[in-house]
Amino acid sequence: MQKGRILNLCGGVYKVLLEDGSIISVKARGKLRYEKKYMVNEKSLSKKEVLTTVKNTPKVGDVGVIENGMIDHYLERKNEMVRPDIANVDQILLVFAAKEPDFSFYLLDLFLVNILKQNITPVIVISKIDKLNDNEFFELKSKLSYYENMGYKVLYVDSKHNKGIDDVREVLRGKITVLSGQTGAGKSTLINAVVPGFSLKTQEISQALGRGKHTTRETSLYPYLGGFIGDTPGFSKLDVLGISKDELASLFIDFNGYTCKFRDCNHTEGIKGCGIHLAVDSNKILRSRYESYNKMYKEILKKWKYLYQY
Ligand SMILES: Nc1nc2c(ncn2[C@@H]2O[C@H](COP(=O)(O)OP(=O)(O)OP(=O)(O)O)[C@@H](O)[C@H]2O)c(=O)[nH]1
Ligand SMILES: [Zn+2]
Repeated sequence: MQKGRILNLCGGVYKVLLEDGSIISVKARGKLRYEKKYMVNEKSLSKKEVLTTVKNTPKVGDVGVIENGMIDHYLERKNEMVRPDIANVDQILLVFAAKEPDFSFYLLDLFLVNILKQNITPVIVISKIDKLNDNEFFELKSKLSYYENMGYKVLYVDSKHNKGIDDVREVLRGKITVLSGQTGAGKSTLINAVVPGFSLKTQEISQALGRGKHTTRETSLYPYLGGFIGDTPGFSKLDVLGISKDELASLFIDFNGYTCKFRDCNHTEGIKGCGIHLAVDSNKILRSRYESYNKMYKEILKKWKYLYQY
C-alpha cells in the first residue's frame, strides 16, 4: 500500500506525489467513479429511474491510497473548494491591491465571509503598497489592524520591488494554498515573485506535469516548501447567494463577542438597543464591518426575493 497527495487529474489519470518524493500516474478504481443511485418508479415497477448521481471520485488535494496500482480510496477531506476544484485547502491568500483597483473594505468583507463559509483560513495580502504615500499606508495599516485583532494574518507586499515576499513564503510553508482576490489585484505578479518562474497564466507547470499544450487547463497543485500552491486562482467575483440571512452574523466573527438582548434579532441598522449596533457606536466593532454586514444582508434578501418571487 502506498499513499500520496493528488497533484493533478487529467483524462482520468491522476498524478500522485508519494511519500518518498516520486510522482506516479495512476487511475482510480471503478467504484470511485460516478455512482448512480436508483429509485423504482411506482407506476411501472420494472423501470428504474436515476434518483441522484453521487460524485465520489478523488480530486486534486486528496490523499489517495494506492493498492495494486490504482487509487483504492482517499482519506477523509477537511474541506473542498469548488472553484478551483481542490480538496483539503488550508488557506486562501486573499490578494487585495492597496490601490488600482481601489481598496474596498466591502469587497474584503465579502471575500472573508465566503472563505469562512467554506471552512478555510484566509490570509490577507495587501499588494501594490508602493502605490501609497506614507500617510495613506499608515491609514490603511491602522484600519487593517482591526482584522489582525480578529485573528487574521495581514501581509503587505510590493511584488515589483520584492518587498514583503519572504513573509509570504513563510506563510506558504507546509500548507495547501490557493490564491484569490479581485481581478488585477496582483496575484500572478505576487506568485511569480515568491516562486520565480511560477506563472498562473502560462502552461509551464502543465508541461512539466506532462500534459499536452492544447489540453484544457486543469487545476494542479505545485509542491512548494513542504506544502502546495494551487495554480489556478480561486473566485475573483462572488456574491452572497450561498449564504442565508440567518447565518450571516455568525460569519462576521467579530460580532460573536457581543450579546444582543433581543431574541431573533437580525442586528441590522435601525434596531434600537441592538447589542451589535451599540458595540459599533462605542467603537468596539469597526463601523465599515457593520456597513458591510447591512449591505450583504440586504443583498441576500434581494436575491432570495428574486429567486422565489415572494
Ligand atoms: N506597482 C505595482 N504594480 C503591481 C504589483 N503587483 C502587480 N502589479 C501590476 O498590477 C497589474 C495586475 O497584476 P496581475 O498580477 O496580472 O494581477 P492578477 O490578480 O493576477 O489579475 P487577474 O489575472 O486579472 O486576476 C499588472 O500590471 C502588474 O504589473 C505591485 O506590487 N506593485
Ligand atoms: Zn441585535
